[in-house]
Amino acid sequence: MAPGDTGVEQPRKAHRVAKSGAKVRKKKGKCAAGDDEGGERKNPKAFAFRSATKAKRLQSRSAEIEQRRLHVPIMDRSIGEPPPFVVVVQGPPQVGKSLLIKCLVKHYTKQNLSDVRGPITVVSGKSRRVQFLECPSDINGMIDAAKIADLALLLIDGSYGFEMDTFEFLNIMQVHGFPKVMGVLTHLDQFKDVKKLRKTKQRLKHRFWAEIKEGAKLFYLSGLIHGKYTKREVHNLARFISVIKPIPLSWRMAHPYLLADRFEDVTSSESVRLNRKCDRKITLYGYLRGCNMKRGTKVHITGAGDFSLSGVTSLADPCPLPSAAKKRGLRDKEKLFYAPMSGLGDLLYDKDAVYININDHLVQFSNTDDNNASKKQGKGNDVGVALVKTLQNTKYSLDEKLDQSFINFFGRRPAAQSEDSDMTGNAISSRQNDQGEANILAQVGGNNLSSAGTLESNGHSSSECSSDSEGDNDDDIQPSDHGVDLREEVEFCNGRMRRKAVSANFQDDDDDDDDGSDNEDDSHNEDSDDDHLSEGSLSSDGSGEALDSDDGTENTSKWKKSLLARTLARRGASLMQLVYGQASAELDNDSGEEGSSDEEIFVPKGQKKQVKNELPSFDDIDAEDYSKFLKVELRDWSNEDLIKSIRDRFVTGDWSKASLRGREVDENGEGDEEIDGDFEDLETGEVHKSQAAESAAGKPGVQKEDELKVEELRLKKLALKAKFDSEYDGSDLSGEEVDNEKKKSKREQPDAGGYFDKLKEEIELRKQMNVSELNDLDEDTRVEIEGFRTGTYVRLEIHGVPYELVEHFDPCHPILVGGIGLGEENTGYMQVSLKRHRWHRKVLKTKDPIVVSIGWRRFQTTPVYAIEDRNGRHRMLKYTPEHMHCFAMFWGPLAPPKSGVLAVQSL
Ligand SMILES: Nc1nc2c(ncn2[C@@H]2O[C@H](COP(=O)(O)OP(=O)(O)OP(=O)(O)O)[C@@H](O)[C@H]2O)c(=O)[nH]1
Repeated sequence: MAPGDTGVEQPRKAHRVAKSGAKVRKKKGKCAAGDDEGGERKNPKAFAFRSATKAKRLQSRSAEIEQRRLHVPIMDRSIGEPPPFVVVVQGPPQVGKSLLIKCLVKHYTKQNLSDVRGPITVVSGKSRRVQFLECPSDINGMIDAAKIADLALLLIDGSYGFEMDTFEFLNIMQVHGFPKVMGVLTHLDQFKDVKKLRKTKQRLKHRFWAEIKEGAKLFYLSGLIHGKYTKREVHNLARFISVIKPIPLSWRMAHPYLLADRFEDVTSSESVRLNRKCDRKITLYGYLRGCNMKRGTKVHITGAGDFSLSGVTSLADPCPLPSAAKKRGLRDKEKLFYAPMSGLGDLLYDKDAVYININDHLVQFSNTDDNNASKKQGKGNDVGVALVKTLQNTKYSLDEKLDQSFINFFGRRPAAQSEDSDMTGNAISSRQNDQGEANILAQVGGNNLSSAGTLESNGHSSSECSSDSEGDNDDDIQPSDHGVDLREEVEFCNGRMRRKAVSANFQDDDDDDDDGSDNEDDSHNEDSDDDHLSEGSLSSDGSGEALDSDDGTENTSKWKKSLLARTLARRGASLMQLVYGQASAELDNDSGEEGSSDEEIFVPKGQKKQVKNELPSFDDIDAEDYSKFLKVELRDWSNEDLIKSIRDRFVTGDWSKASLRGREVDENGEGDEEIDGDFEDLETGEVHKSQAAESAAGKPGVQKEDELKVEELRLKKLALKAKFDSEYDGSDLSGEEVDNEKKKSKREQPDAGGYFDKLKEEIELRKQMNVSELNDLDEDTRVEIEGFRTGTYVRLEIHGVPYELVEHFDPCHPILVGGIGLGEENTGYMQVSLKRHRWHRKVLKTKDPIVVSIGWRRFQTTPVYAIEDRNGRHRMLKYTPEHMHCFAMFWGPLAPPKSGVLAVQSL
């Protein structure tokens, strides 16, 4: 019987909506397109909230999500070049840490590293340096390394699997601020079965993700080729390293710290000899990180204790970033690296010296076979080699030489004479140049001399060694002409160091006479000799006789004439003369001299005036006519006021006035109108009056106001620029418009973005203002106020360090120097919240010593465990609870609240 026959309606099978297939896909596509086109418009009700409560809840939820995403903007206080990015390579023993560092260094620098000891700095890009550090396998080393790592490369032996070292390190990092982490699997070539390899990779990856986070980067180094990891894999790893940005960690941002890449014990050897265990003086070098370090800061050296800094000096960057020239790639020459502990880097910078490492086998420095060596080498003497060899012959230190030298303003005497004149080749030629330059300078010298310390200046082999500057004693000594050695006699006379050049085997009669007169009466000589000096400079214009007559004394001897003639002959090509002509140069000399001769030391006043009144005679008919220029240049130097006005421009004057000079106006009204004339700042439309005009109008205050205005304007411009930089998104909208645009684009939370951006902008503004203010200061004041900036390569000098630090110094163990903040140098009781780690088998017992690591410090202490009861009282516990937090109270150096704490029972 057919079912229909009964007359009873059978329930129909419900329509099954197709969930897959072409139709569904088509339909879905349509829907999606409709949505895109504006599904809301077509059927607005379908997308509207049905319930106000639900709407509110959804809104608040999205707001919450957005708020959680936002962080309080932190001011990035670093100015200038950032310090190198610290990459800590960690892993169990024999996993391939050293090999990986070597391969990476090779990749970046094309240099083979024989030994990995201490931090290795390499330039990895145009604006980036990387510092590799191999993490030691002991707990102390791991703790220290975790505190400075910007990126941790966790090496895992793939053929073996994870080892505890990796997890311990991960846990340490979690406590002390988690930096970026990447895993690297090595020893994968030991898998013979590809399938097994694939499975192991998967397993290890997921384990790694579980420990860090889903998607954490894990690299595979598939094996070795010629004992090195394959280039391709190293290249990929290097690429990843170079794009990672460090995470700003609050502890590190608030404390200055450095990873010492060089360590020197500078204790005097005598005190070490007397007592081997005496406290030592050490110097530590490294890039400053975290925040600026001020001079008085106390520091903690991990493993050694707290010390106050005896000295902080900023040094030249040993591994500078390549210049920001417009180049695309990084040239090979600029691929620098620096690793003094590994014996790399040929230059070592110290406070007052630079050390150059040259392999002994490359160059022979011994003095004996000097000539033979150069012959053997075949090529001519290298400049560097010659320099080093000349250094061997140096008998006097630079300080001594400086003491014995003097500045020669008005003559042809070598600028800084000293002993090491047996320099050869380039050294000498450079010296000659110096002397040539000295000629341009005007002559001031004095009637020096006498002699106490003897200084041989035997090697003035060239014509420069003529010492014609001082009138009386050294005038006729010309060892170059006669092949005679010069001896220099130094004495302290009339309040300054003076030198006398005495030839050992050559005596000049004139010289003798002169010396005799010198010795007779020093005070008399002062005047007369100064006259000679002025003669020296004036005589060049050919008016020697007039000068002689000026003297009016018996000084009109013949030798003087010959001296003048010689001086003239030797005068040679003066740059001044070549450019401006003889007359002009002389006039300049004159004026310069008179400017300086207003110092009573050199010329008696009466005589000076006499000289001044006699203008040089330009009787040389062959000379070109410079009169036109002269007219422009001439000033009335008989005017006392005019002379006074330039008095402070000389060594003996008041230099502090120099800064104010620009603001002062010549009393004569002469002057700088052309230079400091009115002008209009086209950008601002502001008209700047000349200073002279302003002060003439009797408005000294106006100028100050103007300066303030200019400064304000500059700051405003800077702030605007900063704002633009921070907001730049390619559009040329104004600040508010940009804000609006951003608000529109952030549908989820329209207000927070605006506020957030404003906050950021404010911070950037403040930073720019600070920077501009600080940059206006001179270096010392800036350092005093701001401290040494991060990224600076600094040298820290620390006294009273226990000898064990020096004795047991191990370059493979990082030396971390951390600045101690206010209140952190005190000791006291601390209360921390503690939980037994799941790997620690036993519970901890009260008063059992543990090693605690907080902040920069590691120290041993005996904690008392406690738990908070319901009534709020702390009840002491004999043992820590199994799986719960409890309190631990212990004595130790204090750390600020919220610092991460880590405790280990044994090292
Ligand atoms: N077959 C194979 N050998 C490797 C691999 N990685 C490293 N090695 C070898 O493992 C040995 C140890 O390498 P190192 O770089 O000294 O390891 P390390 O971690 O620095 O060792 P420690 O400093 O003693 O902790 C070397 O002989 C390497 O050649 C790898 O992926 N495959």
